This record gives sequence, structure tokens and C-alpha cells, in this order.
Amino acid sequence: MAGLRLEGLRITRAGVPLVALEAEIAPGEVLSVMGPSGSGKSTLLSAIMGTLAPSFAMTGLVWLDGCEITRQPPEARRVGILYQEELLFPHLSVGGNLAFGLPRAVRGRAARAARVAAALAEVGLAGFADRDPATLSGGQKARVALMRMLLAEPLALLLDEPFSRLDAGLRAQVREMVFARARARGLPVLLVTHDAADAAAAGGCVVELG
Ligand SMILES: Nc1ncnc2c1ncn2[C@@H]1O[C@H](COP(=O)(O)OP(=O)(O)OP(=O)(O)O)[C@@H](O)[C@H]1O
Repeated sequence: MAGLRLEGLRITRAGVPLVALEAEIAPGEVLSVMGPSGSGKSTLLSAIMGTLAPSFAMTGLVWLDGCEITRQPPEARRVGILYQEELLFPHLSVGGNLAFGLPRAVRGRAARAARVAAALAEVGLAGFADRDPATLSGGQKARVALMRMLLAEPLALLLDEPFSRLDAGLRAQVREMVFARARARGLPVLLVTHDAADAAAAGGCVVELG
């Protein structure tokens, strides 16, 4: 099936069960994962990214658009992730940050610049390519981080509390933008959050860990 599927996923640490999850996220849908601190939310995201620390053991399968990717190295997985912090490269311009996300297959200066310009325009930041990321507001940084990740053409999107540092008004605005851009591309989204309002805004199913 298209989308992200976790089949009988079980993660243990020193033999102790931490995460057990069965889930299917269709293209354009969101699954919210909630649970107390330490319940394994970030560990679950690492398992999907392929970056699970060696102290954990995992069984079960991860499927992406019908391909089983459980043992694929992280760089081969077309999975995008946004963290609590935007993690923009401070030594690159906004455009440089965006170009970093572009696949190598997009060749030629003009073609790459056009993709970057279109991505900026898509989130209302036309003309921002030469700006220093340090001069952006929190909401603008969040939009750049989103588009850098989407320019890499992921097949699924993982969100590790990316709205938690934004204040209430901005939070709703950025959240809507992330979900809308993901829906427009038909991406399955797995959202980790402590906030019931985030999960409600996502509109999909909610699972609780722990
Ligand atoms: N690299 C690691 N090696 C061993 N144990 C780890 C490692 N990383 C996390 N843990 C432990 O695994 C458990 C789950 O951690 P995880 O970060 O997945 O929780 P979380 O639900 O994301 O928590 P929070 O909401 O606080 O971010 C915790 O008990 C944590 O201490």
C-alpha cells in the first residue's frame, strides 16, 4: 500500500518492552503519537528513520509506499523529519539552506535556484533567498525548515514536536502550513506531540504510548 506502515513493531531496551505499535498512515493522513516523557516517542521516530541506538532491539517491519525499508540505511530512506528546533545552517543563506535539501539529480544552477525560489514562494517567503537565517522570525525559520525538508522529496514526514517552541498564535499558523503542505504532496505524517491541541488539529487517529 502507499503510505507508511508499521507492522508489528516492537522496540525493547535491555529486554524490557518500550514500544509496541501497529499502524497504517495513508498518503495525506496524520497519525498523532502521544505519551508521557520517556514512553518511547522519539525512539519510535528513530526506528522509522533507521537511526535506532544500539541499546535498543527492534522486531517488526517498516513499509514505505509498498517497499519494506526496515533494514535500509538512514540515507537511503526517503523519510523527512522536523525537530523542535529548526536546525538551519548558520553559515548558509536561506537559499543555501534550501538548496541543501535538493536532490543531486536536480542539476544546473538555474534549475536549482528556480526550485528554491518556488519553495520560498510556496510559504510566502518570496525574495528571502539571500537572507541570513539569523535575521528570520521564529515562524519564518519554521517555514524554511519545512521547505528544506520537502525539497528533498521525502515519501513520509515525521514531526518531533516541531511546534512546541512557537507561541500560541504562530503555533496554529505554522501547524496548518505543515499539514497543508504535506496533504498537498500526499505525504503520510507521523506527529509526536505532548499537546492535545496539536493532535486535534492534525485530525487523524491518535495513539498513546506508555
Ligand atoms: N540512546 C539511548 N540509549 C539508552 N536508552 C535511551 C537512549 N535514548 C533514550 N533512551 C531511553 O529510552 C526511553 C525512551 O526515550 P524517548 O526519548 O524515546 O522518550 P520520549 O517519549 O520521546 O520522551 P520525551 O517526551 O521526554 O521526549 C527513556 O527511558 C530514555 O531514557
